[in-house]
Amino acid sequence: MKNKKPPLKLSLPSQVNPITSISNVTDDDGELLLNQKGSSSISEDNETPVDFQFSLEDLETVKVIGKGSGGVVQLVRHKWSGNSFALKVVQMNRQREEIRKQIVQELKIQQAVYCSHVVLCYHSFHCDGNVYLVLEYMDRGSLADVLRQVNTILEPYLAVMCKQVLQGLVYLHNEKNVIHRDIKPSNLLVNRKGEVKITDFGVSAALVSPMGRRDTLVGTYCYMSPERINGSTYDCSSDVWSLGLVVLECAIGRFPYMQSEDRESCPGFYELWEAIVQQPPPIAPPDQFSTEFCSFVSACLQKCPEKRASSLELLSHPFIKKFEDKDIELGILVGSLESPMNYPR
Ligand SMILES: Nc1ncnc2c1ncn2[C@@H]1O[C@H](COP(=O)(O)OP(=O)(O)OP(=O)(O)O)[C@@H](O)[C@H]1O
Repeated sequence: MKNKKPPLKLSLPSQVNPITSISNVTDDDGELLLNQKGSSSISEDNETPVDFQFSLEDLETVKVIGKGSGGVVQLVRHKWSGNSFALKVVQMNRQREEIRKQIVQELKIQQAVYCSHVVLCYHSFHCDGNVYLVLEYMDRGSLADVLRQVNTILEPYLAVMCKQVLQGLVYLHNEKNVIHRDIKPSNLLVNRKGEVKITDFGVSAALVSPMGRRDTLVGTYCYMSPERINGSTYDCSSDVWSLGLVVLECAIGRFPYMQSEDRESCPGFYELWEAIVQQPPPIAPPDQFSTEFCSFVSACLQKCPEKRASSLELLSHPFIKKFEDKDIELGILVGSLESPMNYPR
């Protein structure tokens, strides 16, 4: 796994309408993260900060491709190179302090990350009260978009998909000491090459030590582990629980804690809390799925975090190994689907 972020190779003309006034955003430690001219990417190995020097004027909007709780995501084209990017726009001036902190956290983590299974953040800047993130464009949207079209995903494809997500998680957990905290279908992006990448570090947290634990309740509660939804301390194994729920959802065609196949309606908080904390964890029905798959799901969906397998252990789980030399082309499945831009959400 590579761990150096490649420079964005763009041949740029001199800046059009350069932005001159600086408006800094700092995190809790007072560290400068970005300004209106562009951000400085400060890598952990103290490489020279890279200032890409391109601004909003260099990008033209092609289409809005998604909306999240924090803002809008657009497909944009870089005017001078023709490269496509996903531009995530977050309105800062309307945000509460707590959201602003999340955004700053997202920027800080994304720019220190380079892994082929994590969506690359090339650049970020602050302009007219908005924060802009220039992200690697994933042309088949999210796993949530895929599920809207196929409803269920067969085991061989799931194994290939899971392996890539686990590689991203191993990188975040073991190399970056980061808990993602919001693993869910809409945060796993896919492209036509069949690559799957983790995105959206809006609620991620950099841990102080590899054994560090968090005790805040943030993130989408549907995929939260029992210890998180209970407000207890949690660690990287909490992402493994979320992955287990996502994988099971892909296999059975519905969110595991709901009987209905309507993915748009999330159960209420207390109903879900009761199910996650008080009930036994969901399992893959053994009469419908392989022993390896059922075992993989159970290794993730252990209510006791200590009993859950780690992302690294899961990479060599028999379910992942079973399809490794079978040449399963996720790109064929994903490439056969409608582009999410043509498919109603
Ligand atoms: N880099 C990207 N490439 C292609 N599509 C993207 C990219 N980033 C986001 N999207 C699309 O935009 C949608 C919205 O993304 P965003 O991260 O803003 O919110 P979300 O994760 O769906 O929801 P929430 O913000 O509530 O957690 C995604 O579901 C995905 O379909």
